[in-house]
Amino acid sequence: MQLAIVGIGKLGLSILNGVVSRGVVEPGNIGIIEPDERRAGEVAERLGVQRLRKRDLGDAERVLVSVQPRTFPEIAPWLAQADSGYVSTMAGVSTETLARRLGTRRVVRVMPHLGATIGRSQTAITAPQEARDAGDFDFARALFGAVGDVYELPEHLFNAFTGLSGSGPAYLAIVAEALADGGVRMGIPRALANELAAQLLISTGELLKERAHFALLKDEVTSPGGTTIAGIEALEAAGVRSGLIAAVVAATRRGDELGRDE
Ligand SMILES: NC(=O)C1=CN([C@@H]2O[C@H](COP(=O)(O)OP(=O)(O)OC[C@H]3O[C@@H](n4cnc5c(N)ncnc54)[C@H](O)[C@@H]3O)[C@@H](O)[C@H]2O)C=CC1
Ligand SMILES: O=C(O)[C@@H]1CCC=N1
Repeated sequence: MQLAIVGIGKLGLSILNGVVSRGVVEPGNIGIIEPDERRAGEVAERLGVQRLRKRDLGDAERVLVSVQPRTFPEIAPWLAQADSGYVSTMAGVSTETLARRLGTRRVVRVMPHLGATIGRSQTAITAPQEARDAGDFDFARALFGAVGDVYELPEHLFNAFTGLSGSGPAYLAIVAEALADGGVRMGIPRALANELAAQLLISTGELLKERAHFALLKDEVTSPGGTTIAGIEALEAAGVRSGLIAAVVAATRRGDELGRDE
């Protein structure tokens, strides 16, 4: 078996869906370990992947670990029996901690986001030399390359990447929800307001990629004495800009905390 995925939660399923739908690894070559019986059964049946028992993990060439960081110390002893390469999505958990708890330096640390479901994640990746020599790094790069863009990143920036990008869909969901609420507040029906807010994020993202600086787009939209500058004034008064900066800082620091491994 080419790949075992341990933890088919929100992210594990997102990656699995992306990998299977893009044909990166054949479903018959993928095994899953997930204690939620109903979820595991439904996923295995729908995608044609195998359900594994812990003792089957040794058959896997590579293991993707996508459990919560707090679960890792408890399951590391049986994960370590696999004698394979490991790829971890766990926020805050360093390659040093992975290597120590798994008893091998064949470890790759990645940080994707839920865009993996639709092949549009941005994923950070790093690994020690041993994982590169064993082909684990290239395997992980191909895996996440199939579900979006991959950025090789020095490990000291991983928690910042997590704070901006890994957590980012949640911030933008709040922005979209709040914009839609504003539309509803001013009389637009909910369904239309939601659709407008979601489409706005997509269109704006595409436009931003074409601008040398984000402020250029803001200036293009903002007419002298017009509507947009009135909206921007209200945004600045509410501290939205510093609020978003503070969100990335707080999430980065939380990543540092999650990574403290006694
Ligand atoms: N949700 C997200 O957008 C992102 C999450 N991450 C990271 O990915 C990891 C997973 O996150 P989520 O999928 O959101 O969490 P989740 O809580 O949805 O999924 C964790 C899964 O692990 C399973 N699990 C618990 N104990 C287990 C065990 N002993 N053996 C096997 N599976 C076990 C749970 O039943 C659950 O399905 C976390 O470490 C998180 O930091 C990273 C980037 C984005
Ligand atoms: O909230 C979390 O801790 C995880 C890591 C990035 C996104 N979700």
